[in-house]
Amino acid sequence: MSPSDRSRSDSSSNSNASADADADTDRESKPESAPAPDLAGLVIAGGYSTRFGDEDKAVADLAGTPMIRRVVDRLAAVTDAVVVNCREDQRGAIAAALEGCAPTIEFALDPVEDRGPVAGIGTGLEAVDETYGREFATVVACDMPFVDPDLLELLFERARDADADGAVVQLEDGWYQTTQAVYRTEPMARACAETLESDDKRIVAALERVDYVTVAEKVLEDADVDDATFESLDTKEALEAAATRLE
Ligand SMILES: Nc1nc2c(ncn2[C@@H]2O[C@H](COP(=O)(O)OP(=O)(O)OP(=O)(O)O)[C@@H](O)[C@H]2O)c(=O)[nH]1
Ligand SMILES: [Mg+2]
Repeated sequence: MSPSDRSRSDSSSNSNASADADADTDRESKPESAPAPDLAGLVIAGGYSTRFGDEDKAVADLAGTPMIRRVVDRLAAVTDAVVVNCREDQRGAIAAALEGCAPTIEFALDPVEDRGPVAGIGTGLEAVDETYGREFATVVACDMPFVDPDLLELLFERARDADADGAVVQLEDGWYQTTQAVYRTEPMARACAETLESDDKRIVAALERVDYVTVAEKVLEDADVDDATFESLDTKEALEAAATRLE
């Protein structure tokens, strides 16, 4: 599947929540560089990398560093608590790829494999809740090694300031970037479980079950977010092109 999901709604937001003054005060009292205490990271990696070929892209080497390690290293700028969602058979290789990473890492294995990214997000968010008890989680796909932590911070602030259950970027073409987003842990975990029981199993169907805010793609330019943040390396060709850039 594509990392983006087509929006079913043309509204820019379904949030009717107002800004949370207490959350603002709380944020201002903390040093800017400290990881957000209410934010965990969730890396989803349970897909089969079919476009990538015979290798698991999560642990594929990108200029000397496994792709998933690059993601976790970037998450370390915004959180000290990460959950990695994958299948049982991936766990050993991923754990090896992440050895010595700064955040605490917990694995959340798919109880049933191949149920799509909504299952991965749901399983991962349940683990975020149980293990870390954090109110929000930023979800990032394992094949997005250029994820910009500043964007994750911005999405977290937007969700929290609006007292919303999530914040996602709406791309210029209308698609929502659901695999590099921030969700409130409990309601989104519930939404994923409900979505899995319904006919429409896209991530955006889970999103529509919660009270989210959108951030327009053009805002990212003003906020100086890295252009490559949403780049998803789904093929060997894409990986090689990215590696050439990094040389
Ligand atoms: N847990 C879980 N995660 C999934 C599943 N399918 C996709 N994902 C994850 O969702 C993210 C976006 O999916 P894709 O980029 O399409 O990855 P993929 O499905 O492994 O790749 P393709 O087979 O080439 O489509 C990736 O981080 C995947 O690991 C799944 O069935 N279960
Ligand atoms: Mg992808």
